Amino acid sequence: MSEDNQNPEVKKHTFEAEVAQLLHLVTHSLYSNADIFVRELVSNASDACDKLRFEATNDDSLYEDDGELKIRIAVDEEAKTITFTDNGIGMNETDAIENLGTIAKSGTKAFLDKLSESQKQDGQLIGQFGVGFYSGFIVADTITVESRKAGEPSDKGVRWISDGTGSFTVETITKDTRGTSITLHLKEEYSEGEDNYLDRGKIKRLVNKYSDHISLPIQMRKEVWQEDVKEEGDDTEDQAPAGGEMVLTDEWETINKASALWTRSASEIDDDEYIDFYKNITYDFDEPLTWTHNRVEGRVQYTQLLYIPKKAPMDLYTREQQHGLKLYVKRVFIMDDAEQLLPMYLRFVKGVIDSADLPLNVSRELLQESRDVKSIRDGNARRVLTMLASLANSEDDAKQEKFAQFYSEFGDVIKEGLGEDMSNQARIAKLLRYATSTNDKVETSFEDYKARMIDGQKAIYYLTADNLAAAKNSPQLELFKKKGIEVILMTSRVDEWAMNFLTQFDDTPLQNIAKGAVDLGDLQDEEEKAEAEKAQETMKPVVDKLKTTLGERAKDVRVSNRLVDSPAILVTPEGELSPQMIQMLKQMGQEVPDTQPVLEINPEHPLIKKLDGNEQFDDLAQVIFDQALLADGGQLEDPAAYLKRVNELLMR
Ligand SMILES: Nc1ncnc2c1ncn2[C@@H]1O[C@H](COP(=O)(O)OP(=O)(O)OP(=O)(O)O)[C@@H](O)[C@H]1O
Repeated sequence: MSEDNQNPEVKKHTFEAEVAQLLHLVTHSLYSNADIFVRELVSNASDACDKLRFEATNDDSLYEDDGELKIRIAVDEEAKTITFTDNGIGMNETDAIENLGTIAKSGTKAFLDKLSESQKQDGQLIGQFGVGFYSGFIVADTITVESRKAGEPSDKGVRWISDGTGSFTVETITKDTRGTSITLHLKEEYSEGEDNYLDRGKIKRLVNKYSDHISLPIQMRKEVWQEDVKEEGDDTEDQAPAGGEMVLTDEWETINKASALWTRSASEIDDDEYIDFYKNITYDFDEPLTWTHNRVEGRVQYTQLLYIPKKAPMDLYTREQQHGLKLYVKRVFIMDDAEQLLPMYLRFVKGVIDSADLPLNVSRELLQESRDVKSIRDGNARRVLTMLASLANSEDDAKQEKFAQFYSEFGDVIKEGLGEDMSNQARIAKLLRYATSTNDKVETSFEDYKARMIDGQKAIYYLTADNLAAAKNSPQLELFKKKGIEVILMTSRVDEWAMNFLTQFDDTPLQNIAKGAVDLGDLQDEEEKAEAEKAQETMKPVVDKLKTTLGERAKDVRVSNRLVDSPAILVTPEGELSPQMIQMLKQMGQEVPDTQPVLEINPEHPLIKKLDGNEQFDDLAQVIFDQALLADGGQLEDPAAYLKRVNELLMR
C-alpha cells in the first residue's frame, strides 16, 4: 500500500445534509443487497481509469510511466479489511471533500427530497439511484480513502476517513503511487459467517458476476495449494494422504475476463471474436445467424451489440420466454433479460446494451418508466429491422439464404409487430413473406405481389387458412383463379390477428377475400355485372327460402359472384371475427361470442339450380351449408345428422 507520512493536521468536516441522509438510508435499507458495494467500488475505480485515459490523450505525462491501468482487490483477514486500489485519475484534498462529502447529482437530491418516510424504508426504491461510493457503508463501519491525483506531487496525497455517520476527516499524506485505494473496515457481521466478505472466493464470484466485462484487469493475490511438508524422522508411514492448505503468494492474478468486446471498435473485432462472445453470453452451441454492433450517439448514448440466433428457442411462444438482452451501465453488469430494451416481437434477439446514461442501480421498475430506455428500445428495434432488411434486399445469395433461414424460424414472431409497433409497421410489412395462389414457397413479399398485379387491380388480395392445402383448395379462390388474379395465402396462426392491424401496403389496400362481399371493381366487366344483377332477381325466392330454413345458422344468404366450381361458401361478415380467429381466441382461454357466417350461393351450380321447387329443399339446404362449413375448415356440430341427410339424398 501507499507510503505516507502522517500529517498532524487532521481536519474534520461534516457531510452535506443530503449525504448524511443518504448514508442513513443506505445503511438501513440496503443491507439485503450488501453485495452491491463490490460492483460500485469496482465501477468507480474503472471510471477513474477511464478519466485518466481521457485526460492523458492530451497529456501523456499523466501516466507517470505507469500506463497499465488496473484494479486490485486485497483482503486482509487479520485487519478485517478489504481494499480496492486503482491507478486511475485519483483525487486531491479538494476533490475528496467535494466528491465524497456532497452529492453532485441534482437528480439524486431531488429524489431524496421526494421520498416519503415509508418509502425511505424500502430498499428497492433506494436502490434505484446510484448510491455509489456510499454503498461501502453497508458493510463497513469505517472507510479510509487514500488518493493522489495524476500529475500532482506525491506529498499532495489525501487521506479521507469516515464512519459514515455525520462527519469525515481529511489529512494530507505523501503517496507515491497515483490513484486511489479505498479500504473498508468490515463490520463484525460482514467479516464472519455467511456474509463474510473476507472470503476471497466470495469476492471473486461477485466480480465475475457483476464486473466480468470491465475492460481493465481486476486482480487479486494468487493463492496456491501447498502440501504439508513431512518432518524429517516422521516415518509413521500411515497411509493418510498428506494435508495441505491454500497459501497466498505475492503474485497478482487477473480474475475477470476483461473482455468487454462491445466497447471495442467494430473494425478491430473479427468474426470469430463476435461468435465466441455470442456463445459465451447465450450458451448457444451454434453460431449466430448475424449481428450488428454500433455506438449510438443521440439523446441517449449507448452501445448495442445485437445478435440473431439461427434457431428459435423452444419457448418462443410461451409468456415466460426469457429475453436475451443484457444491460450494462458503463461496462458494469446490471441485469439479464432486460425486456424493456426490445419490443416483444423481437424477443429472440440476444446481446448487450451498454449505456453510460442510465444509473448503476437502475431497477426494472425504473426501466419501465424511463424515457431514455424508450429511446434505446426504439433504437434497437429500428436497428434489428434495418439489419433484417439489408439481408432481405441483398443481391448476395448467401445473405438471401440467411434471410430465408431467419424467416422460417422467426417470421411468425415479427408478424406480431404489425400490432405491437405501429411506428415500424411499414418496415415490418416489407419483411413479410408468403405463399400465394401461384407459388407454394413462402417467398413472396407484398412488394413482389404488387409488381405482379394485373391491369386494373386495385387491392392486394389475401386469404387466411389453417394450412396451405386448405388455402389452395378454398372455394374463395375460384373467381380469382378464373380471372388470373394472384392471392396471398396466409397459413400461420397469427396472420389473421396481425392483419387486423395492416390495412394497406405502400398505399395499396389489403383485402381479405374471405371477409365481406368481394368487390373486384374494374376487374369485373359490364356483362358480368349485369348477369350478377339478373341472378339476384331470379334467385330471390330460393334465397328467401334458404334464409328461413337455415334460421340461426346463417346471418344472411346472398347470391355470390366469387364462385365458379363450388355450390356455396361461407363468408365472415365485414368487421367480424372469422371462425379460425374465434377458435384461436377460445384456445387462448378468451371469451368470444359466436358469430354467424353469411352463406353465399353460386347461381350457376347444378346443386343450387336443383333447389328451386325441390321436395327435399330442407335437407339439401342443410347439406349445402354443412359442406360450405367443411370446405372452410370448420367442424360440424352434428356430423351424424349430416351423414344421414347425405345418404338419404344419395339413395334417391
Ligand atoms: N476510485 C476513485 N477514483 C477517483 N475518484 C473517485 C473514485 N471513487 C469515487 N470517486 C469520486 O467520487 C465521486 C462520487 O462517487 P459515487 O460513487 O458516490 O458517485 P458517482 O460515481 O459519480 O455516481 P454513480 O456511482 O452513481 O455512477 C465520483 O464521481 C468520483 O469523482
